[in-house]
Parts: sequence; C-alpha cells; structure tokens
Amino acid sequence: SKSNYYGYLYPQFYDWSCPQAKEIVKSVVAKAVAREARMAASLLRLHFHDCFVKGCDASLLLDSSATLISEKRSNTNRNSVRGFEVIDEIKSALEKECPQTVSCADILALAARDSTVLAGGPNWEVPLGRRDSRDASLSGSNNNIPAPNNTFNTILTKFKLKGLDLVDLVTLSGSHTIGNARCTSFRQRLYNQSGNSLPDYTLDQTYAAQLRTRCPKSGGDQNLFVMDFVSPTKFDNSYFKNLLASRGLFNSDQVLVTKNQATLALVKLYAENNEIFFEQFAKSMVKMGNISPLTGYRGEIRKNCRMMNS
Ligand code: HEM
Ligand SMILES: [Ca+2]
Ligand SMILES: [Ca+2]
Repeated sequence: SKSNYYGYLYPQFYDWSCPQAKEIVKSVVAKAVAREARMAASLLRLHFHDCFVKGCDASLLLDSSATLISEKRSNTNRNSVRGFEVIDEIKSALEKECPQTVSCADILALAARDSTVLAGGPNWEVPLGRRDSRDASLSGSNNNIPAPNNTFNTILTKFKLKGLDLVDLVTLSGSHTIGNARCTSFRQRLYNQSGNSLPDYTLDQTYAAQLRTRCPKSGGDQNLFVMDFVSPTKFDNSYFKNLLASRGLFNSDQVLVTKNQATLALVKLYAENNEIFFEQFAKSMVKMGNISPLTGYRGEIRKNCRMMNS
C-alpha cells in the first residue's frame, strides 16, 4: 500500500501517508546544522554519493554485515563521508510518527535540499517515492564517484554515465562552495602534479603556499581545509569566482576553467550571476535525485537506515 505504484517520483508522495514527513526532516537537519555549520555540506554530499552508486536508493547508508560490504569502506568514502548519525536521528523521528513509511533514500534527498536552503542556497520541491535497496556496491562506489585528481574527461564521462551532462557537472560542482576537504584530497597539486615534482601551476601560487603550511609533503593527511576560503559555510557563487582566480581546491574544480570552453563560459556566467546559478542548481539536483530510483514494489522501506529489513 505504501509502494510507488506509478513508478515515478513526485513531491506529494507522502502527503497522505505521512504529511509531517518534510517538516520532521527539516527540523532535525536544522538542529544538526545549528550544532555544526559543516553538517549542511556533509548531508548534501551524502545524497550525491548515494545517487552515483546504483541510483538514489540509500545503498550508501548500509553498514557492513555478514552478507554485505558497506560502501562506507570505499576509497572515496572512507574517513570522509559523514552525517550518518543525523540520518539516524531523522529516521527514528519519522519511525515514531509514521512507521515504515518514509524511505531512507527520500530522507537523503530531503536532507540535501534542507541543508542547501539552511546554508543560504536555493530551495526546490523534492520529488519523492524512492525506496531503499537491499544491497550495496563497493566497486560502484570506488569507480563511479569522480575523484579529485581525475581528468576533466574522466569526470564528464562519470557524469554522463549517470545521465548528467556538462551543465550538471559545472552546476553541481558549485556544492564545493560549502564544506571541508582533507589534505590528502589535493596534496598532489601542491608538490607533484604530474610526476615531475612540480606543483600544479594552474593553482594560484600564493594560495598554494598557504595550503602547504598545513598540508605537508607527507603526514597531516586528515588535516581539514575549507573548500571556499571566502565564504566556507555560505552557499553562494563564490566557488565560481575562486575558480576564475585559480583558487579552486581540487584538480577536478580547476579543470572546469582550464580544459573546456563550454565549462569556462558557464563558470563565468555563474560567477557574475548568482540567480542563474541557483536556478540551475535546483534543476540539476532534481535531475541527480532521479538517478534510477527504486519504485513500485522494488526495494523496501527500511526500518533502520543502516541495515536492510530481515
Ligand atoms: C565533480 C566531481 C566531484 C569531485 C571530484 C568531488 C570531490 C570531493 C572531495 C575530494 C571532497 C573532500 C573529501 C575529503 O577530503 O574528505 C568533496 C567534498 C564535498 N563535496 Fe564533492 N566532488 C564532486 C562533486 C560533488 C557534487 C556533485 C556534490 C553535491 C551535489 C558535492 C558535494 C560536496 C560537499 C558538500 C563536500 C563537503 C563535505 C563535507 O564538508 O563534509 N561534490 N568533494
Ligand atoms: Ca545508491
Ligand atoms: Ca561559499
């Protein structure tokens, strides 16, 4: 009775079965972000890392068990993705009000939207009705999610494999306007960009020197850096302004202005016009949220986001 019979997502999915669902998610996310501003970024990223592996099906949330290896162990996720306790808190609040009704995959989609809004970004209606997977894919997590040192072509290919295009790539990369990154994610650019012991000269060298002080050649792997040094907790277009000043933190950020004329033009547009960035961000997030969801009688509504129902 609670399955998505029609096979597509729509914002009113819980209007009858759990009319309080959206409010419950929003209030727990708001509390968590008030405790720690970075949590908005962490929750936004969870939806991305879920959707790029087997679609938006909460596969990312499953812990390892006798029959399953968690995606949390992948190279991209290990010591990096966070926010699972907040998802648990949302889920238990929802289970009290509407038992086994709201999927963990939909919680991730709603929390990503609420986080964006709380950080000052755009709002959008979240299509709902995703169901939760009964498996996970460690290899998918290792292979499908772009890495910060991937080339432009590799990153674009990984987006296209998920039905996303060049506009989505540039726009969604704008998420790096909030949140933190570890030294290990960009060290290569500071010391040895192409195996010749030289830094990446497409990175502003004053900025590079600052980064080196807390990201040494060896050690300090987990040291944290803000990704947008201008407004690290505010969702705005300053990420794109940084790219034009050669101050993108990752190789994957900077290549948007150094490798392709079309992405460069978009970066310039967004740097000049926050409103256009916000409008497209909302559209691209809905598009990402539509990556092969489980609907109908496929999948299940988990009781606990960390494990499948027995
Ligand atoms: C285009 C390819 C992308 C690459 C290569 C990439 C890579 C990364 C890396 C390496 C980090 C830092 C991880 C760490 O050091 O622990 C990061 C953080 C982050 N990414 Fe991306 N990312 C990409 C796209 C996206 C997209 C599409 C979104 C959201 C829709 C996103 C949202 C975030 C956020 C919000 C953070 C900060 C998380 C936090 O502070 O907890 N990224 N990303
Ligand atoms: Ca998934
Ligand atoms: Ca910012």
